[in-house]
Amino acid sequence: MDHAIQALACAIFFFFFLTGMFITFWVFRCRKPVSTTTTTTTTTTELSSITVVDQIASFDPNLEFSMTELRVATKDFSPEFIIGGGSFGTVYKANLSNGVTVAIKRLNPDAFKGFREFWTEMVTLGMLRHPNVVKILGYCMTSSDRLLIYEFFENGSLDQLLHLEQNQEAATLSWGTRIQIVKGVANGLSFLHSLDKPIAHQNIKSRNVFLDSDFQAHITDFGVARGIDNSTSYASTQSADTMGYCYMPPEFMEGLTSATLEADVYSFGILMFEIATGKRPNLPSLLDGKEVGIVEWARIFLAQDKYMQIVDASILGEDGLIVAHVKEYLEIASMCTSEIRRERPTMAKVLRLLNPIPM
Ligand SMILES: Nc1ncnc2c1ncn2[C@@H]1O[C@H](COP(=O)(O)OP(=O)(O)OP(=O)(O)O)[C@@H](O)[C@H]1O
Repeated sequence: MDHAIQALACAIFFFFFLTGMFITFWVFRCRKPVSTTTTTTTTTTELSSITVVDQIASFDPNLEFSMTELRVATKDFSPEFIIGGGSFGTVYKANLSNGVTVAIKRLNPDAFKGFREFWTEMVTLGMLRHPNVVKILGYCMTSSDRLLIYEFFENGSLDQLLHLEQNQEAATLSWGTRIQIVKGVANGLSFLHSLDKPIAHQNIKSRNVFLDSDFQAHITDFGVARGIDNSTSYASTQSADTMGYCYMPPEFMEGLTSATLEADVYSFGILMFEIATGKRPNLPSLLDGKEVGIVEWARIFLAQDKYMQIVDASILGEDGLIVAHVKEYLEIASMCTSEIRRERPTMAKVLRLLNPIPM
């Protein structure tokens, strides 16, 4: 056998092994047959050079759905049900027949990268349950489609709420709500980082934080998440290339590409600055005629004790906005964005530091 055939055989074996392990895990976890209707059709399909057997599964024992139902609920994925799109596909909002509203991510069928994201998201997220981590309800894989089904969040992404388009009516997030969101993300990340095999999310940004009807934060998008080897404190797999540039720690720009928990802490610090200032971290700020990044910009004001000058002008003057709390908040963000990786606090410590700041 030449190398190509051996590689293909390995890929097929690995695929079925993973699928078997995954389904077995869920069957045992739920202690009753998961509503996993694994429909094995006689047709198999070549998808991204790996053979795929049609299947559909629900990770929630109380929620069953079929491909037909998803098609009916979205009028065969009609554009009127589209609520967004990302680099890996299109997102639809669908009301299922049992009254549950879900978000369906339909992955672009042509991208091989999308196939890897699909599995990583499904395998990682399918096993996690935490109030600040998005719940994946199931998946669907057919010859032509790969769908991920999530709980639906009424208030969309944090990015959409923080950075309203010019023609949108301002529905400003109060300082208290911003603190609640920051604590929620910190709680979710701290959970991921403290697992027996810690998970580095690797893509923390405001677009990957969703808000439910109570403005509770839910971390999404685990497509590039990596398990961290406790003995080395980083993942051997490279993944830095997918991280949003402006959320990326300096060590990644200097060549390190392994996933680390400290990189998540840095991205979280940038997110904290973004939430407090309302500034897009990818847009430089002008300071004395010079363009500077969000961290440098904030640090200059911090060094002069001008805390309130950093805060989003739309919430200045709010009753709950107290200088001492703003100072504490910005100091935590500053610690998280330390240039030196080892000096950044753990997410568990961040959570402890955030605790005294009232919502
Ligand atoms: N579970 C959900 N509930 C409500 N809206 C959602 C949900 N999932 C996605 N959306 C909407 O779809 C948009 C696109 O989401 P998606 O996660 O695919 O892309 P993205 O994260 O914005 O981009 P990328 O994947 O390229 O980083 C979101 O901004 C949001 O408006």
